[in-house]
Amino acid sequence: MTTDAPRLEIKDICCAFDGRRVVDNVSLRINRGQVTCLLGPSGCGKSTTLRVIAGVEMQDSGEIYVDGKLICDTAHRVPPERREIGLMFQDFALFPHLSVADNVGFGLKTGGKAERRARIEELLERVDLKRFIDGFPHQLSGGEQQRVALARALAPKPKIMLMDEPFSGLDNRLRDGIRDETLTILKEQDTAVLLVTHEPEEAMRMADEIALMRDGRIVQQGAPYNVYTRPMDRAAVAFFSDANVIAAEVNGALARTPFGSFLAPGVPDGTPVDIVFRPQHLRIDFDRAGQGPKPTASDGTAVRALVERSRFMGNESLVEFRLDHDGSVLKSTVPNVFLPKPGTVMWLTIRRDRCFIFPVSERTDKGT
Ligand SMILES: Nc1ncnc2c1ncn2[C@@H]1O[C@H](COP(=O)(O)OP(=O)(O)OP(=O)(O)O)[C@@H](O)[C@H]1O
Repeated sequence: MTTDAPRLEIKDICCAFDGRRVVDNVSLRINRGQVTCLLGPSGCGKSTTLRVIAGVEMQDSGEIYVDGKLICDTAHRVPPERREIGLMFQDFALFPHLSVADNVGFGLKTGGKAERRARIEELLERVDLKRFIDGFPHQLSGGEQQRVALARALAPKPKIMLMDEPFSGLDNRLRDGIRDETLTILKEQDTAVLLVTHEPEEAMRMADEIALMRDGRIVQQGAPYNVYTRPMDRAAVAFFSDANVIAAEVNGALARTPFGSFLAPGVPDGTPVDIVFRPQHLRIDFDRAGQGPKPTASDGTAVRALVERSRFMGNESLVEFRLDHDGSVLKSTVPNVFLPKPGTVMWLTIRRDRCFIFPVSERTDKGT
């Protein structure tokens, strides 16, 4: 055992059901006080990874370490209740017949009665629910029940907290507050957290590190800013937001399009590429007597398009354009209210520094 070992480390975990591998060589390291989000579409193997770490599912191969100590491989297995791991799932189900105090104290196996009561009071105080200590779950709102569930999970002072979509049952207005509060408490306790979600906003809000999972594998990992701004492929862009895509082919390290040329250093001639960018990076200009803005190095050449439709989304507007030259549709988001009428002529440019260029192995590959 080493002192600088990560709090939780999993190495090359594989897990298959009926011969189908749903977790495929997954490795992760999470330090104390760090929150890692396992982010990916439904069915990609996130929950199974969590269940393996919790010990309720057995991996086919791979190892799990806590503080550098092996707790599970295929030969040796510490049972779930001795792993010092707390669990919080979407259906956090408090025991309806137990009081709030007894729910929180449920996992406290050590210490005398007074000591346990003190820990329960301390935790309920921390989640601001001490007044409900002798109440029952049905007397609490969904958000309050969730906070009791957090107190219950924290009661035995777990080294690691595994959370599977824990906030998805909550109403939108409650969710942000509870997420932030939960995060503060977990950080205070120095717990290593692995949070599973399929919502990019939740991962961006909570995570120190995001591990993007697809088809059982972690395909990209890093700080939220890095994963968002340096996505590894088109699907990774599309996972976080709408994505516009322009198809092109590379010639002389340039991908030529009606929007001008895009640098494609190191990409061989003849390679088909997708130029991918987010709607907020499509620039809109008004028509000036049949002309658009002049070409620039940073924004390329303007392309004529007609407004297809526009919608107000709350703090921004989404405008869809149909391009004159090929009839394809591009989306733009604009802050505040901007609702041009369908059929309005406008000119579009693309911010070069916000584009991603991905070689495409087959043009039929939609990538999302
Ligand atoms: N016990 C099991 N037996 C057979 N197949 C299973 C079992 N558990 C999970 N699977 C399958 O493994 C795949 C991955 O499931 P998992 O629940 O890990 O995905 P997920 O990414 O958490 O999805 P979601 O976000 O929808 O919960 C799915 O296709 C699922 O049907």
